[in-house]
Amino acid sequence: MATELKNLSSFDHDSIPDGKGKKIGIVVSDWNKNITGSLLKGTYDTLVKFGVDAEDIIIEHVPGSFELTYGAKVLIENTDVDSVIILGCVIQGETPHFTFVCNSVTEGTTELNLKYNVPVVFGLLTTNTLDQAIARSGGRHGNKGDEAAVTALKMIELQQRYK
Ligand SMILES: Nc1c(NC[C@H](O)[C@H](O)[C@H](O)CO)[nH]c(=O)[nH]c1=O
Ligand SMILES: CC(=O)[C@@H](O)COP(=O)(O)O
Repeated sequence: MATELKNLSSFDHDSIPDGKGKKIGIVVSDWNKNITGSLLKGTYDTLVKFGVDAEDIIIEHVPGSFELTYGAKVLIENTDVDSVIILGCVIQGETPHFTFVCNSVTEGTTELNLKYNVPVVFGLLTTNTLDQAIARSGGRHGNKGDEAAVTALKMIELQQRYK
């Protein structure tokens, strides 16, 4: 796998735009809370590390990953966030439910990005095992939450360059 060859949290720090004055929404799923809590910490800490003020970060929890896109829509339509980051962890079970949840969040995130002029960042882990999720939420492959935070700052910079 591509991720096997890299750490999700290794960045060229000089290439990360300044987060000062940027307003970020984070919608996080409570399913697999031990994993999503680590994703949230990685996202929050990375945003603050690159200059986002704590008071400019809105955090909302939803029951499961299926609800992430609705949560993002609520923040986009009711706040002045510059970007929304969705965080969740979907782990394959015995049935095809995994596929339906993952596809819904993927397609819903794309739909939000195309409908609104607010970058929505896809911070969803879709793993076969708990171990793979642990490895990507602060483990041996870094933290997808860190990656999502950096992505949000880069997409805001792109969006604002063309305003
Ligand atoms: N199995 C996982 C779920 N399932 C719950 C759905 O996301 C949703 O909340 C439910 O179908 C009600 O609408 N959610 C995850 O985030 N991760 C899973 O592994
Ligand atoms: C992704 C899911 O919804 C999954 O964890 C549920 O497990 P199962 O497919 O065994 O019902």
